Amino acid sequence: MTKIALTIAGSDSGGGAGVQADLRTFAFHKIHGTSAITCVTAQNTVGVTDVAAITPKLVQAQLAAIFDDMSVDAVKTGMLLNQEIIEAVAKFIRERNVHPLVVDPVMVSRAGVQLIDDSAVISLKTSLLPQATIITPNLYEARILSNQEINTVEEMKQAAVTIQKQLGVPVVLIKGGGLSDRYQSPDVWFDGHNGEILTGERIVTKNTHGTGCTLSSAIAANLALGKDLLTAVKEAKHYVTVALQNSLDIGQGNGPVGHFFPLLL
Ligand SMILES: Nc1ncnc2c1ncn2[C@@H]1O[C@H](COP(=O)(O)OP(=O)(O)OP(=O)(O)O)[C@@H](O)[C@H]1O
Ligand SMILES: Cc1ncc(COP(=O)(O)O)c(N)n1
Repeated sequence: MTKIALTIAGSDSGGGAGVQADLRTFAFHKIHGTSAITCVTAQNTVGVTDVAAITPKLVQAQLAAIFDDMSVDAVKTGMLLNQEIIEAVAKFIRERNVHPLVVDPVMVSRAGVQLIDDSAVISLKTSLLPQATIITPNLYEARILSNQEINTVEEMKQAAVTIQKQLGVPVVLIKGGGLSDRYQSPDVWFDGHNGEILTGERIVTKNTHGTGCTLSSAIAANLALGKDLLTAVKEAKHYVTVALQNSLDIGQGNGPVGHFFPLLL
């Protein structure tokens, strides 16, 4: 049976992150990808120059069109832009009991660019994150969610515990791509009982655009395939590492990771 995954996220005109990265990741995992687009960004490898929201009504209509017709095996959320869209998505997820749900709480890109409105952070915390199966903040987002400084793996561990307990999310995975470690890119897992450091070789490349989107959509893809959560995360991290090894030197800034390495036909 063909498995189906859904991304609820923004469009990246440059094709490196957002819905474009998510659909490629689903396809790599041999999963049919569906999408509910929340906003359109004018973006390239250098940055975001403009953004426009899709109306919450149209976001909900996309979700209804998908769920009224298909059986969705796993869902991820990415850039949700504003409070109204977050509330509309959270309401749909609550009413339809949507799961498993991977929430990438996209607020700030690794380059430090703010990707959602200030008022949206509160809605994200109170309406959406508590419904997630797992959340995957980067270092900036984990700082905002835990209200603490994070510069080391030890501080990542403390922040993961704080976020898990305060928000009541089953599992928190803090991504360490933004750490200043030359050899490793560790992510920290905390599930309320066990903490784990997921180690990974650091790939030296400037072409890291889309790593966060790719990780969360690969986790959703692995969940759709029926893998348990920790296995889904470990395999997704490995996928991102190999995609970074095969990243594309496109554009003048940070190019995208390579989602389709070696494509054997
Ligand atoms: N240079 C790297 N080498 C190896 N793994 C990396 C590297 N950079 C990021 N990662 C991994 O990529 C995943 C995404 O982490 P990252 O911290 O980059 O998220 P993000 O900030 O949301 O991503 P983005 O750069 O797309 O905004 C994590 O598993 C992280 O460990
Ligand atoms: C439309 C959109 N969604 C998400 C991100 C963050 O991307 P990432 O954290 O993977 O670089 C982005 N730059 N653009």
